[in-house]
Amino acid sequence: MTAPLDLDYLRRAPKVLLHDHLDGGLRPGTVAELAAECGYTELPAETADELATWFREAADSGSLELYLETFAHTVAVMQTPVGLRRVARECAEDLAADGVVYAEVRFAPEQHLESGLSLDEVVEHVLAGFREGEESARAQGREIRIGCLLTAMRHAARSREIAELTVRFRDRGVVGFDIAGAEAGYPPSRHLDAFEYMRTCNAHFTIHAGEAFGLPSIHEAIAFCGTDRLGHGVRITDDITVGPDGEMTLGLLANYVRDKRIPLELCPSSNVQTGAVANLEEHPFDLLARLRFRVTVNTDNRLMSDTTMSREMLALVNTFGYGWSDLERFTINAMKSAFIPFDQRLALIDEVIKPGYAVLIG
Ligand SMILES: O=c1[nH]cnc2c1ncn2[C@@H]1O[C@H](CO)[C@@H](O)[C@H]1O
Ligand SMILES: [Zn+2]
Repeated sequence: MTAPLDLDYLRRAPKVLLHDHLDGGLRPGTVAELAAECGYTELPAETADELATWFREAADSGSLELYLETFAHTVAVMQTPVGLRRVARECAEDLAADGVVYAEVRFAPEQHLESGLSLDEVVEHVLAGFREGEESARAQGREIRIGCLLTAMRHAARSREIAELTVRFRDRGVVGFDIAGAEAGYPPSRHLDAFEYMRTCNAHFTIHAGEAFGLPSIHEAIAFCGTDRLGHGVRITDDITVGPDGEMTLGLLANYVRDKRIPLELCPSSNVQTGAVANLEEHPFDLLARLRFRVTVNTDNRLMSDTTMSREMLALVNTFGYGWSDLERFTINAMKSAFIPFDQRLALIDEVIKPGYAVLIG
């Protein structure tokens, strides 16, 4: 018998998450406790409940720039070994409790140097936290693997250094590189040397592109920088025309993205909050899925969007009428697109994802 498609069963489904920010996924209570511990007095609210509401409402700004301002408060409480480790441990525990079996979680080490830690130390503490979280999840009967992505901020000038940091930690749990931050005015080609370095080292990277800004950003990320995946990439729809009879025509760039199976890390709730799309009904997720782009479902920032992987999937089910087989396809898309070695991706698909959905499909 097919399992009902509700939140309870969605939590049991094996899920894969490729786009999740460590500093966008803190528990509200942890923000409050760490602020008290480290003497940060600028929090906009006091209790966990008030903070949860504040983050969600402040992030609901309709502008990527205003949305990003909320990160000042989470980054502020992630400056110490204790803070970094705790946030990473809880991230792994929360994702595992939600049924995520593989996740790539990203953060920008350069934003965590305020109390004198080095870039290497910051990464070491976060990786130690992930390992602790994986172990405590295992003790609860939940198996999760977390790969870490290191992000460089696109308005800053440390991308080459962060790319080198990524490669230095490639055998210790860091699986890739990314650039994030405000998109307009900071094209990916500003960081070309970082991407060239990554390619020289046979190392993987993704680029936030086509979220707040349109096709030129996606084109640069692919044609100049050689990105493996697109962070968001929703604006690829600017290169797709839908005729009056529903007939769809893809432009050169949209065709290239689809032909090359370039994964789209789509983040439905986040896209509505930043104004990249007006509402979920108008989100191009379904259009792209029907056109057989390699679409994946992601959370982006669980705190700011008050969401989880299961809830993002439920929102898509409710909006577009997806069934378990669709969700399995999106999950396999994500697993195929992960930055860990091919044999390990395949093992997770064959041994965890397919058997997990087989039970739900019935
Ligand atoms: O959706 C997004 N678009 C662009 N940048 C983002 C998004 N979400 C978070 N960050 C930025 O990435 C940094 C490292 O994790 C965060 O501090 C935030 O500034
Ligand atoms: Zn993001």
